[in-house]
Amino acid sequence: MNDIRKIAFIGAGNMTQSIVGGMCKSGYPADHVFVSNPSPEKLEKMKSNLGVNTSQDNIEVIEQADVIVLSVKPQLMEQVCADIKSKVSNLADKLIITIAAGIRMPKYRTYLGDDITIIRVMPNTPSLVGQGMSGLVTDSADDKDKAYVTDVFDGVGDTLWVADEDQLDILGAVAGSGPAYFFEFMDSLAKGATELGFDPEKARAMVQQTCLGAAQMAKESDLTLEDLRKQVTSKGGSTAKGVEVYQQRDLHNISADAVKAAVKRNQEMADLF
Ligand SMILES: NC(=O)C1=CN([C@@H]2O[C@H](COP(=O)(O)OP(=O)(O)OC[C@H]3O[C@@H](n4cnc5c(N)ncnc54)[C@H](O)[C@@H]3O)[C@@H](O)[C@H]2O)C=CC1
Ligand SMILES: O=C(O)[C@@H]1CCC=N1
Repeated sequence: MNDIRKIAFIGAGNMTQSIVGGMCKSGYPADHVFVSNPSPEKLEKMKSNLGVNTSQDNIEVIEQADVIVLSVKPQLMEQVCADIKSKVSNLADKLIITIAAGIRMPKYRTYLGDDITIIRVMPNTPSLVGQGMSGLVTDSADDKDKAYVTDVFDGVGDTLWVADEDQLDILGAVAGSGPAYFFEFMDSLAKGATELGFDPEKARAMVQQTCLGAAQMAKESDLTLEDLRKQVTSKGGSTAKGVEVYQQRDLHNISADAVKAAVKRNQEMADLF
């Protein structure tokens, strides 16, 4: 990547740690990364592990950066933006990225000014290991800003530009929340094995490699997911019996309902915050 800008993350929580950890691993210069958080513990960890610049003062990091990444909980966004707006005069000169779920771009204009350039990104925590999936949408960024943000998030995984914020809500409900669904599923598979007497550590090792292998295979294959499943499911064999249980309990509907519930919450958060 040749467009390296000074980038300030507001909030040093789980998602910032994943993105910044992944960025530094992928070669983004740590001296161009700034992170702020009210409490010092997470900052100290990031400073000593990654060498990034840190401060307990949001305004101090914003003043040093060309790009601001808003990475606080949606509930705190209005308050955090109000403070920034009252203290930073040249916000229109900086590129604003927000990773918060739900809150829509017009709302940020009421918080930060009509003239801001903003890109919404919906990342996920596997960004930490370079395997993130980030959705992006903008109503105001030019091609140069879009290319910069695409490069940053391509550095920590895959990126997907979507047409509008409704699409981003769906992407967030699948890719943003998805790691949680998979950890839940992996945990349940491992517990299925340990309940039958399998060693818990070995169960985890077997589950994680199976999921990784299946995902890698899906990624590299031209076959449909249904055909990949059929390849494993020998007629009259053991897999057929296992798959039958998922189908009887209607895994498809369970997952569809989970996605709908998460989308609904994204829409609620758009109204609330
Ligand atoms: N965790 C995830 O998997 C994903 C999270 N997101 C979004 O990322 C955002 C952050 O989420 P997490 O990192 O999970 O939350 P988190 O709670 O782990 O981190 C938020 C951080 O903001 C800090 N903070 C609180 N008040 C602040 C203030 N006034 N100024 C600066 N920092 C302040 C907190 O101390 C905390 O460290 C949320 O808006 C969420 O919707 C988006 C995609 C995935
Ligand atoms: O749970 C949340 O609201 C955020 C958005 C996607 C993942 N975590």
